[in-house]
Amino acid sequence: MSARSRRPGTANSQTPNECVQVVVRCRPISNKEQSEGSEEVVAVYPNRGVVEITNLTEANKEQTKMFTYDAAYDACATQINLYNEVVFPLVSSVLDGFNGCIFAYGQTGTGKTFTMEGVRGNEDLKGIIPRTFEQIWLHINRTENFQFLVDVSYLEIYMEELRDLLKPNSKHLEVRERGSGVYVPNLHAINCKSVDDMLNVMHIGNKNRTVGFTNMNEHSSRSHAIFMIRIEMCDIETNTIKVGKLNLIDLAGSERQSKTGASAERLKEASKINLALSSLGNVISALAENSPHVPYRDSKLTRLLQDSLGGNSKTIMIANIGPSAYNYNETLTTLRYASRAKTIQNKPVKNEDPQDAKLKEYQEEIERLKRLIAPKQQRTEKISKKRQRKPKKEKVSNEVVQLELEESDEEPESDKENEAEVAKSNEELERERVETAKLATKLAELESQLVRGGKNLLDTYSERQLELEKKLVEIAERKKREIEIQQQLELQEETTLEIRETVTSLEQEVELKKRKLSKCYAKYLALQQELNDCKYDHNQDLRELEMAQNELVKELKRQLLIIDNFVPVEVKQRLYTQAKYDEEQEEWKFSTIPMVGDQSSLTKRPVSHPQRRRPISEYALMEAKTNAPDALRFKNENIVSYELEMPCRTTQEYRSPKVSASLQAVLAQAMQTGDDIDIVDSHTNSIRSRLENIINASANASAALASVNNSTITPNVVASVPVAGARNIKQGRGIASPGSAIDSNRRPPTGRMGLKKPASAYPKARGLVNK
Ligand SMILES: Nc1ncnc2c1ncn2[C@@H]1O[C@H](COP(=O)(O)OP(=O)(O)OP(=O)(O)O)[C@@H](O)[C@H]1O
Repeated sequence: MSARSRRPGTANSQTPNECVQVVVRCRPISNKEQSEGSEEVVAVYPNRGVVEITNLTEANKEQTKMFTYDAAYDACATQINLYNEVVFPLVSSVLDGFNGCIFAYGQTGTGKTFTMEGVRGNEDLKGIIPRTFEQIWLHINRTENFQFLVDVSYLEIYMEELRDLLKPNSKHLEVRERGSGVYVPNLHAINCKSVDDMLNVMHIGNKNRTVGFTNMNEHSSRSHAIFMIRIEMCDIETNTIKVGKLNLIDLAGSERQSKTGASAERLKEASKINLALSSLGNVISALAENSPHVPYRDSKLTRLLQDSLGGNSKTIMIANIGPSAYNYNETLTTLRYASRAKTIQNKPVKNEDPQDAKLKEYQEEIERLKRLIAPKQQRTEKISKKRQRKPKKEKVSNEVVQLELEESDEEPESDKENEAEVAKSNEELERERVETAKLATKLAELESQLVRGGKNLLDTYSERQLELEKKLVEIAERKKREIEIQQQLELQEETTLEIRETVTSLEQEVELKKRKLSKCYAKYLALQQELNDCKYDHNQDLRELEMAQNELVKELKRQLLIIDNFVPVEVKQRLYTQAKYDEEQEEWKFSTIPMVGDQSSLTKRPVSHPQRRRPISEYALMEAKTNAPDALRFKNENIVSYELEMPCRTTQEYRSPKVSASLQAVLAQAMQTGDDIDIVDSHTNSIRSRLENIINASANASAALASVNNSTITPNVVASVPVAGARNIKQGRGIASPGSAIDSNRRPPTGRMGLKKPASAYPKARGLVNK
């Protein structure tokens, strides 16, 4: 509300822009609607200025729509409340010299005429127009030292034609524009001097208004009716003039042919009504959107409302609606237009000392007439006074003539002449009398048109009534302020709610971010741990690699040492050239020696002499001649074919334990029979006897063996030899050939089983010695 322009109410010559005041009034559900079982879809909240409309048919759409206005009135609202709260301040402004406009807008049958005119003869149901008359005349009667001139006109726009409702047979009317605003030339205006005068004019006009029957309204207005009141006010003391103009408009209702059942003439009327209303809607939209072009010229109605919408006027729009679900769409359209109209800004300016003020003209004319009449009246009065003093007619006339002649400074010539003169002057006197009477009537007429304020105050209202009225206005003002405060409060609540929502969402965001943060921190810790682990692993790997590298370097050095010391230079060269590193398999490879049939390679390689040996070193030749065991290598040309020398030995030769012959025999026996044997040292005799038995048995068995040729023995003997404690000896760590257990001269198997035994002797010639 604060952001919007000032609402109308208080009059001020320096008035800033003002928004059109929009009021919604919802009528009660009609008997017809009730009997048809139509539901109520409109909810009005007068203390908040809110109207809600619910769509019962479309389930998927947003169910309830809410609109906020300057004021909202439900079915219970009384005519007087609406007037006091909404219209009274505007009429006060008009009485202060502003232009005002009140128009009722809405679908047919929603109560526009009821609101504007009310019910005739019912004091409580009087509408805005008659109440306005009362307010105006109450004001005039109260205002002292002021002269008022009140004129009213009444016209209708029927089928896009202007009609004078006070002079139905008048010629064609047009809307014109001039500096002070739009006007209708030749429109008949009736001067009013009281409420009754105005009421009479209204009733005369209403009689001439076009009304017809439709399915929606028994007395449907088929035209837009505009009741114009012009009040000119003159301050007698300062002689300043103000003019207030008030337009009270009862628009025809928008209607649907399907609902009104209009046909023929009614249908034509309806199309014109709808056309004018749609152009009014366009004007409202254009003004609401601050469009550079406002289509006022689209219809007579919008042209006449030009000052009221976006011009020099204080305006109230009363949007009339019905509560029935049957008219949901029309009601929604009205509410939307009303909502848009709220944003229209007007520029009301007080009409002070206007050029076209009739009151000034009248005052001047009265003055002129007064000036004319005054001397004549004086003369006639004088003569009549003198005539009254003379009893006889002739004498009187003679005397009068004499007096007149005296006054005119003319000298009497003769009696006859005198008589003629007297007759003439009598005629002139009579003429003058008539003229004066005429002027006096005119003056009286003019004076009667001007109403002097502050005359009939006590006749009209008692002191208590005035007090009551004041209180009513005060209450209305307070209610208005209450609505404004309520709306401001709601606005603030909304803002608070929004802020709260934002705060809640921010809190939620913070909470969410906190959770995310803690998650991220946990992740960070885990990653840090992982990183540390990785670092540790990496360092470990690095160390291992370093160690491996050191080993490899060592090995390389060793091998290079070997190569340097043991491989002839040319061979070394050849090896170097032949050796290629295979990237894929990551190993060194020797390029294959070209085969005999490989001609391409043969051409490249130098051909050796078939009979001749390859040249070798002198030392090699010398060594080859000796028979020393380590000179063998020089006897063969190709050193590559030699096995590599094994590293020096770090273990000792296995020496089998000394076993007595008898034990050996026992073991052999056991091997053959597969029996377990027990050897107990403490019982030497029994062992001995048993051994003897075994030896005998062995002898027998050898004999038997000899007889059984090729018989395979699969020994599976576990000998428990209690010599060095109880120990099981498993045979040969695998399957051994017979007799392997007793082959004590052989070296025990090692990890290098596949390798050939290294040469026991080292080439001392190169400086290598046994460790
Ligand atoms: N607030 C109200 N309280 C009681 N009755 C109402 C109210 N408003 C309207 N009505 C009744 O509704 C009927 C239609 O009202 P009215 O003729 O004023 O409608 P309208 O909008 O002027 O229609 P149209 O546009 O066709 O002229 C009338 O009988 C009137 O008495």
